[in-house]
Amino acid sequence: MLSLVDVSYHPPATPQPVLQRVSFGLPSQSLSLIVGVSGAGKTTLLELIAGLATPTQGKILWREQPLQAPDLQELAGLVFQFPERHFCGLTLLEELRLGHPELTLEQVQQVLTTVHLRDVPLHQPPHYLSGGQQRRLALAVQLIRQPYLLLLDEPLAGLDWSMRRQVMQLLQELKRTWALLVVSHDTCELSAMADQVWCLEGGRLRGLTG
Ligand SMILES: Nc1ncnc2c1ncn2[C@@H]1O[C@H](COP(=O)(O)OP(=O)(O)OP(=O)(O)O)[C@@H](O)[C@H]1O
Repeated sequence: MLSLVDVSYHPPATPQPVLQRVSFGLPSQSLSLIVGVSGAGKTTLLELIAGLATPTQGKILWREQPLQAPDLQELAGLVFQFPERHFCGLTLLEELRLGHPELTLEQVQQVLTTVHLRDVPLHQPPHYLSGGQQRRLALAVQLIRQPYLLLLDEPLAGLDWSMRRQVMQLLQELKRTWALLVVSHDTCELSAMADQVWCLEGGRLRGLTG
C-alpha cells in the first residue's frame, strides 16, 4: 500500500499552503476518487505522488518505507488531463516506445490487449484514433512501464457519453490489478465504482464515503 502521512505543500510563491496535512492510503486493486473545485490542489497532489514535485512537509511511504521523487516516478504512472494533447509519437508503436525503445512487440501487443486496442494497426497515427481510444492509449503508455499505481487527472473530461462509458468500463477492469487514484472537479459517474471518495477543500482532505 502507498500511504501519504501529513503531506503538506507550501511553495514560497503562495501565501497559504496548497495542501495541508493530507493523509490517506491507496491499497492495490482499488479505485480511490478525490473531488474538489478548480484550484483545490488536485493536480498538485497527483504531481507529489508522481514524484514531479516534493512535499514541503510529511512523507509518502511504500510498505512503511519513505519514498523519494525517483522512487515515486517508478511506482506511479500519471495520466494528465487531456493526455491526447501530449502525444508525440507518429504511430501507436512509437508512442508506446517513447523513452523505452527496448520494449518488445510482445509487450506492446500485451498492453494494447489490456486496453482493448489490439485490433488497431501499430503504424496508425495516435491522432487518427477516436477520443475514447486516445484515452485508452494514454493509459497504455503508463501501463507498459508496469507501475504500481495509476494517477488519473479528470479522465472523463471532454468525452461524450459513449466514450465516457468505454473509459469507465476500462477503469473498472484495471482496478482488478492496479491501484487507481482519480481526481475530478465533480463526483461524476466514477463515484459509483470508487472504493473510497474524498473531498479536497482549502488544501485539506475529508472523507465522503468509504
Ligand atoms: N509551485 C507552485 N507555485 C505557486 N503556486 C502553485 C504551485 N503549485 C500549485 N500552485 C497553486 O495551487 C493551486 C492549486 O492548483 P492545482 O492545479 O493543483 O488545482 P486543481 O484542483 O487541479 O485545479 P483544476 O481542477 O483547475 O485543474 C493553484 O492556485 C496553483 O496556482
